[in-house]
Amino acid sequence: MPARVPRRPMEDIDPFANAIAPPENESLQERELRLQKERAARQISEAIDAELSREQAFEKKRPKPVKILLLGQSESGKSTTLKNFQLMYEPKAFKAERASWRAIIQLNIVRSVRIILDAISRAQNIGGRPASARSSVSSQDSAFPRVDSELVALKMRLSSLLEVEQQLMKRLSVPGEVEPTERPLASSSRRHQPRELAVNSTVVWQGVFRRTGDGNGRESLDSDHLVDWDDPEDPGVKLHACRDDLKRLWEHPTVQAILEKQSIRLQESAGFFLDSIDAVTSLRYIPTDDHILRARLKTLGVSEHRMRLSDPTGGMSRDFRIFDVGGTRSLRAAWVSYFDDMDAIIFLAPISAFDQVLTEDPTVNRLADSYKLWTTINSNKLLQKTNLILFLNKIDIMQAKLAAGIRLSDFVDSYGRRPNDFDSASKYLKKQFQAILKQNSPTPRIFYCHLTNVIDTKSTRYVLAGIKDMLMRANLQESHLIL
Ligand SMILES: Nc1nc2c(ncn2[C@@H]2O[C@H](COP(=O)(O)OP(=O)(O)OP(=O)(O)O)[C@@H](O)[C@H]2O)c(=O)[nH]1
Ligand SMILES: [Mg+2]
Repeated sequence: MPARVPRRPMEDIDPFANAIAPPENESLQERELRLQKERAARQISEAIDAELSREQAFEKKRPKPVKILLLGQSESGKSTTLKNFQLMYEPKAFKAERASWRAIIQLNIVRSVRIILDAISRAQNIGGRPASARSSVSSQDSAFPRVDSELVALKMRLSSLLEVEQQLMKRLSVPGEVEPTERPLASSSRRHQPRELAVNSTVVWQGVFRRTGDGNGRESLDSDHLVDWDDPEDPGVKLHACRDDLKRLWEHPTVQAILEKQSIRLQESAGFFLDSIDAVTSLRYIPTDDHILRARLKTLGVSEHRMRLSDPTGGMSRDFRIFDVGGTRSLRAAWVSYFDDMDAIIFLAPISAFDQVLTEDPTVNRLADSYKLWTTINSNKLLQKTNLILFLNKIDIMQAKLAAGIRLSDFVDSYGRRPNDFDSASKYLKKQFQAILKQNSPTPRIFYCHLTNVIDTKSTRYVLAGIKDMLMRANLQESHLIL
């Protein structure tokens, strides 16, 4: 009869010891077998531990990823700059997102239509009042453009497009991902701004329109296969049916007069596609790179994008992490938690906004807000060693505004009697931002500044490649890989 191994008394009181204790009445032979198995398991576990320590040591030796944070007020062009990075360094992923951007562009177009229809309604209200009542509202109302029956009929027909807006908003607004509350449109500047779609993370909303797989277990990258053309809820069909009315509305002289009278400059606003109605409303429309860069989708949270970029000689490559944040005032508190570990901040100041106010606070001029934000970033101690790169952005709109006679000195007193041309204005603004850096930086630092139009891929490509090379070189030096 095989000998029995006695149990230790601890096992009766400690549940864990109990669970791993040898079976009761274990024979010597069974015991030997169990110990052999335990030795083998221990060897495997030790091998795993050794592999983990080797990997950790390797990770420590590897250069740290290069981290870039995009900052600036809402609509300054942060997400558009990120799109340029993606277009340059992750073209395949960028292409795969076309179906999702198609829906955003459709939404952008319908939003512009809504702004026009609202403006016509206001014109109708004023026009419908007796002359005496009108003069009490504004002395200029007598010259208010008259809305004729053709325009009324056009407005009626296009009102049906607002359903498309609802439908798209509902579909793209993933629960928990959208702005929680819609504030009342109290101020005059918000009066012309219907609710904007905003998202927290790019991953979720893009999934809504992505058509996955081609039956072979991989995603097709052929643009035409990215969209589900048989989707009964696809707004493309309705937009296509309305294309002539859309064109008539946008080209209508009375509409142009109404917009001018109400100081609504749609061409300069985010997500403007009314000059591309034929393309956007065509059946089987797939957005071009240019359209994707012009599409407007407000960012709510912070999103991190990883990409691997190679150095100019093609030899080395580095991991890059780019962080895109929401720029609306209420979202800025979240920025600071990303400050301690950044290699560079690209700060975007949309200089064309010198005659505009913040959507979230119409008492604040947008240029003044950019100055203030830039001052805060410059003086922050956590960012002492971070490269600060300034983009004086939206120069295309700035050029158009100055050429149209909008005077910088009417909004920036200190500009005085300087010429109202782009060259003088941009040089002046650049100096202002440089002076802020000099006055507020805790330690002297280089002033990196670019005049940008980030919806122009060609010029932006050049600027971003320069930034990438500079940061990569700094990263290599820090890692002692070059001297
Ligand atoms: N014309 C012109 N449009 C631009 C430029 N840069 C950005 N835009 C447009 O301006 C709009 C706003 O840009 P976004 O990149 O979404 O702005 P953002 O800074 O990410 O804004 P938030 O997410 O609200 O913080 C988009 O429709 C862009 O296409 C530019 O240089 N010129
Ligand atoms: Mg954004």
